[in-house]
Amino acid sequence: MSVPADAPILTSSAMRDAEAACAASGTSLSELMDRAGAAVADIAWRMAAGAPVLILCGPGNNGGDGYVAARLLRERGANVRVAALAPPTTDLAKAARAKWAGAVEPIDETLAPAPVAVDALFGVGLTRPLAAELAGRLRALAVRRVIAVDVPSGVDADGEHDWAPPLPAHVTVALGALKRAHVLLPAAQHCGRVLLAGIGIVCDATIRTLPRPPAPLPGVTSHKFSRGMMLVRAGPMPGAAALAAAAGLRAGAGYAVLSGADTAPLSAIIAEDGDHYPARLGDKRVGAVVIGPGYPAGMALDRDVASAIDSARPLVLDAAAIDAALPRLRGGGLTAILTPHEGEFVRAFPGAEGGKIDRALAAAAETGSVVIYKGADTVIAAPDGRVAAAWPGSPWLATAGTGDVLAGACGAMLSRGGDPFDAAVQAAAWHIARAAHIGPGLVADDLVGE
Ligand SMILES: NC(=O)C1=CN([C@@H]2O[C@H](COP(=O)(O)OP(=O)(O)OC[C@H]3O[C@@H](n4cnc5c(N)ncnc54)[C@H](O)[C@@H]3O)[C@@H](O)[C@H]2O)[C@@H](O)CC1
Ligand SMILES: Nc1ncnc2c1ncn2[C@@H]1O[C@H](COP(=O)(O)OP(=O)(O)O)[C@@H](O)[C@H]1O
Ligand SMILES: [K+]
Repeated sequence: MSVPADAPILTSSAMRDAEAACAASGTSLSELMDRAGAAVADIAWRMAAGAPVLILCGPGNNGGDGYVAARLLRERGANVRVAALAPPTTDLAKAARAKWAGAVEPIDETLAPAPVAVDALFGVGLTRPLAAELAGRLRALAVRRVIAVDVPSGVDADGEHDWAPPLPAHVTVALGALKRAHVLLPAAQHCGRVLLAGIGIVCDATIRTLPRPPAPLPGVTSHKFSRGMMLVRAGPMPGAAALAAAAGLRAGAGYAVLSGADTAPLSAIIAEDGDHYPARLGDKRVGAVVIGPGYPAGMALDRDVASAIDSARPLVLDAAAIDAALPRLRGGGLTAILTPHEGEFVRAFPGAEGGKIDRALAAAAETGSVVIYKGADTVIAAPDGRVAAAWPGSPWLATAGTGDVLAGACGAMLSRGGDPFDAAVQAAAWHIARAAHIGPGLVADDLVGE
């Protein structure tokens, strides 16, 4: 599973607006359909490598893309068949159907499979789940490889409904822009490898897939404090804070202080008595304070979070520290990255509604903070509306302590100064890249190893 980096993600309605704008500026919708069909034909040609291809067409423009692809594949000499659910209903799809000179088979129990199927049944126009009978018939079709046009048919492109597609795709050709279904669970796991076909639609989307920013390199004139000094406040479980501090150094901070812990996993970390915490917060060189890892809710946490807020340092707030800071965050004026997992998010933002992107945006707006809403389909949202969707991440991260490592990496990126959204994106990209590099057997400590 993969998605292109830094790619735009649009809702169905934004996609239609972009399509209309494209048409208004001189590129006809039929030209867009031709480009979409050509992109699909190209991928099907390469994936089939001479094997027969079955194209399944729906009644709308998604089906229209399928008819175009069928014609182009046949022109190239491919062994291609078309089966349709119903006759085309849109003008564009009717025109595309008319140019397909071959037979159109019905999608019924007699339909013979093919090694490669192109799923052009429904795209962004799906308004309800597929009928159970159709879904059953598609599931029974023995195809080895499925190429989905725009989205696997049956999923809600906007990711608001959990409708399952009967034909999970090996490759999905996203048209013009990615849709939310490509990056949010449960739909994303049915999209396989997502390829973006740039069909000429111009969109300057603020919601995008995770970019792959290079790890920040030290400049020739850098010194340990200019690279970022971070302060990690340990609670009753100092191991988690120690992981965060070590992650901070590995992610590029020049200096890491671990407050309230006797020992640290790296000798380079300054582990010191918790009594120095107020004085450390007064050190102007501290570029970020990380608090929350291994620190359960209670008066001590409330006090330490309040001091960190009073210090006006940029903050990374994890776990119970998010709840402790919420009233002050809502007041505005703070620079913070919040790193809730699902349970912490629901507890802190019970009123957030919609899909995961909408909920993350609501939390960011409510707190004026950057929110990294963690999980297999991590979403990073800024109060100004920017979003980076980090699907598919690395499933090797599904192990204890990796969230502490992410908090530490955020501290490192934030401590250098600059935009907290960029810092959060860099930290998430670093976290995923490191996990993917280590792979099988990963434990959180490995992320902060050599
Ligand atoms: N966005 C773009 O710029 C472009 C979009 N194109 C294609 O157009 C697609 C969207 O086309 P449409 O808006 O025509 O929509 P679709 O082709 O996705 O489906 C709409 C049709 O399906 C029917 N329908 C909806 N839910 C159903 C259900 N559960 N069971 C049975 N029938 C159902 C509707 O009544 C309608 O006839 C995109 O996904 C893409 O593939 C391309 O042609 C090229 C350009
Ligand atoms: N299946 C998965 N695929 C990708 N990333 C995952 C998966 N499961 C967890 N993660 C990531 O691992 C980290 C776990 O953080 P968290 O739940 O806070 O764990 P902990 O509290 O043990 O440190 C998060 O960054 C999350 O996005
Ligand atoms: K489709």
